[in-house]
Amino acid sequence: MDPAQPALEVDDVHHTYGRKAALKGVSFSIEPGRFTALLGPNGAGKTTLFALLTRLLALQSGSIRIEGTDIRAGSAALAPLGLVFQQPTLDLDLSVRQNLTYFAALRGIGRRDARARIEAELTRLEMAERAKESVRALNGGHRRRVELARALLHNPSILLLDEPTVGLDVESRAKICQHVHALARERGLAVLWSTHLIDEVWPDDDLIVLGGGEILAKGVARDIVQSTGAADLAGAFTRLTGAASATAPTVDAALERASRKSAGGA
Ligand SMILES: Nc1ncnc2c1ncn2[C@@H]1O[C@H](COP(=O)(O)OP(=O)(O)OP(=O)(O)O)[C@@H](O)[C@H]1O
Repeated sequence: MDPAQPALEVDDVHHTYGRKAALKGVSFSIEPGRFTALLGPNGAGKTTLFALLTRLLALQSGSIRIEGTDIRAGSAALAPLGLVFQQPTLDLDLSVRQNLTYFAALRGIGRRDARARIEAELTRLEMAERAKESVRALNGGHRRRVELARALLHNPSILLLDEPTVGLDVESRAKICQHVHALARERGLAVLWSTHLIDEVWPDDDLIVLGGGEILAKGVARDIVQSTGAADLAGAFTRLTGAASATAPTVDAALERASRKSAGGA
């Protein structure tokens, strides 16, 4: 990969569900070695964006390039991605190691190689001693760690996580968040972490603030706070998303109500 090339480039992406505009011309890029937080309130368009990045949804307009390759070129373009979705997808009746071994086989990783990588990732996540336990016996935070280990098995260069801390307690959230920050820093991964929780964003992170399907700010988190004149990120977030929620979502909600009424004949 060309070192000057962004890991992921999103250019003028729009997406609509019927008459509902979920993304309205979104453009940004993320870089190797950087933790990029995609911060937005519920309904901002984060999950829609992730579904487009992973080709779960077809791109309607604009372009997405992964290490320079347009994702419309085919599923091979997604090879550099490691993914953690919002909803857990582990098999509860299999052990931690079985879950990971199964995934490694799907990815075409040989048995011996898989065993070594599984041990390495579980050790890093302080989960090696739980390898034989069934996933059902783990708490939410530990299940998330297993999902993170799984996302890293094929050695991706880009890690996408859609609200990975939903439903976790404060301590588990902090642990996963710290671990992923370290992955960006120490392994040079390009990370895109979506969240609606400001305490998951660190001052040196790259930050994209999304609201009402539009990018309201992007840059280093500390600089965004400064440019809004707020005292901290919480203040900056309120100023930025407060402005958006007073306009676009209100119009969208009215359109949604109108289309529901006409569909129901009311
Ligand atoms: N399948 C769908 N049909 C119609 N509207 C949808 C659909 N999926 C999402 N939306 C709408 O598109 C907008 C963006 O939703 P999206 O789920 O991408 O936001 P989000 O930032 O991920 O929010 P959340 O954190 O609640 O998941 C919202 O207004 C939502 O109601």
